[in-house]
Amino acid sequence: MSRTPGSAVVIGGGITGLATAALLAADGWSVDLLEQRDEVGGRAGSWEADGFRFDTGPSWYLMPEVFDHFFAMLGTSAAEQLDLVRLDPGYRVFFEGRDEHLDVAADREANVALFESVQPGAGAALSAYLDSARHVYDLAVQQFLYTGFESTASLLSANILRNGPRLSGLLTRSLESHVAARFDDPRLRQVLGYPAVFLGTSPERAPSMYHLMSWMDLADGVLYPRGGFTTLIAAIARVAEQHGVRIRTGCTVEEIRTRPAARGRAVAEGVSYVDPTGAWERLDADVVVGAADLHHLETRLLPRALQTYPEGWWKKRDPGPGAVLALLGVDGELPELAHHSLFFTSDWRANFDDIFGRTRRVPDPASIYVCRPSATDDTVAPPGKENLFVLIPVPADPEIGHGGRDGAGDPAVEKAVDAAIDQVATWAGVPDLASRVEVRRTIGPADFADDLGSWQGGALGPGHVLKQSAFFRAGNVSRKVDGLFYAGYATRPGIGLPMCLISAELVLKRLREDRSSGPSPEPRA
Ligand SMILES: Cc1cc2nc3c(=O)[nH]c(=O)nc-3n(C[C@H](O)[C@H](O)[C@H](O)COP(=O)(O)OP(=O)(O)OC[C@H]3O[C@@H](n4cnc5c(N)ncnc54)[C@H](O)[C@@H]3O)c2cc1C
Repeated sequence: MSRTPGSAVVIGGGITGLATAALLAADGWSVDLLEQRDEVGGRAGSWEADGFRFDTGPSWYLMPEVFDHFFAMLGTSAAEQLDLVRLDPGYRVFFEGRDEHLDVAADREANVALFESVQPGAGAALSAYLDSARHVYDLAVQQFLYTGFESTASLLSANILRNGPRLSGLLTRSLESHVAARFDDPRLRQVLGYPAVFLGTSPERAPSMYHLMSWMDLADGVLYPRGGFTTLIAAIARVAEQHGVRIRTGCTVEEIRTRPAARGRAVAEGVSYVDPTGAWERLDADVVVGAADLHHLETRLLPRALQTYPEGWWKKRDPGPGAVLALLGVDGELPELAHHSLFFTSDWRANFDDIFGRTRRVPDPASIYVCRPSATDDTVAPPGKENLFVLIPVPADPEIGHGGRDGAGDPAVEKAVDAAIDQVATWAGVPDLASRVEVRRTIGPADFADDLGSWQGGALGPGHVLKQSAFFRAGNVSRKVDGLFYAGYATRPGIGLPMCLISAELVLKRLREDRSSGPSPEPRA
């Protein structure tokens, strides 16, 4: 029987908190959302300076059907809320020591031809690879992503049993060896291994199940919401408010309030928070949804006896990667770069070991990512100038430091950014790039820790190695406090905007006592 809608308070106004608040409100709940910062968006933030407007986090709009489904659940559509553009090329890849780059196209057939042109026979191999990716992707959507694994039935469905032997092979083999068994050319191997980074890990550490990711970038195509990812956040906030959500920014939750229940358990009663004037306030609610960093929620806002995931649990977890980011306003145009450009070092195993291995340090040279949204969108930079977002994956370690304006960040952060600018200048053939930078802001792992409460300053959250995936990942419900739910990147199903939208729906399904394994039925338009 589903729970009768009452009052709910959501902690955190990133995409997850906004999405959960919207879904609950549309289902009849009276919802307050508390966000500690002055604006919503969290990691999907926005920053403006001197006529440039930067997205500070996500830049790849993948799995469009997840967004479509989410908006349909709220009686609207992605098409109605966003101006989505298909990117072609989807992205450009530069390889260390090679003059020519690869442009990955917007459609499958062009990419099959591209692979064939790099390595004879690789076109057919890619076709088979993508068929398999599509099959596993569909299986994941129907059986694994939209379930909190409350019932064993979801794991014992005819569909899963039929695919059992194949799935167990895909779980025990690494993505790296899965790719290496099918493709020889190191560049193609890198293109197929890179999606592991979206999952917060490396091809060597990700199970080959995640080859499904290649369906997204090589066949389904890469979209971009014109106006930037801030328009996605604004759309979800708008729809949430239309459904009655009260969004309060500048409100930091300090405690999840509970009352005792039988057998050492407790029942959620609401939260205590500090409002923008610095005053302590209480908000009562039947249900509390934690949509902030899970480590923060569990270890800071609850007493030890009520923690499902205490410090000891986190000690055995991998925090995923950290990131050094640079937001650069550049004078003149940069046709050398596509909307998305990737720069892969030859020895990227060494890169991944620097980030995830035993002796962690900032990789040098690093494999980096550069987004140039001004290639597609004239609202993000003044005429004749370019907007660059540079992402350098580093270990999740706040000791690497904070960023700052105009080179004023901590030395390790600024050094990594200087090296990345030099790398883009050399590899892409823009020798005067550094001298053309007129706006520069950097962000380091310590900023993720301080501004977002991120565990170990991680950028993405616990990576999708096998023991942090599916039912091994933190669940969406407290095992100690009735009425306390969790959503977001550290919980099921995982990292990335589409996964965060699904985690919001998992909370809704829990409240509805819906144990089905697939997406919820969409209300009729
Ligand atoms: C650099 C970068 C690039 C990325 N690129 C992509 C991409 O291209 N595509 C993609 O799909 N995904 C991408 N991701 C991942 C994606 O951005 C995240 O998975 C997603 O935005 C996480 O959303 P969230 O709401 O769960 O968490 P957050 O965005 O971190 O939101 C949590 C919110 O909780 C608030 N909060 C914390 N503590 C409290 C408290 N005590 N009281 C009140 N509020 C609190 C925080 O201020 C924050 O606003 C990227 C992430 C990063 C960092």
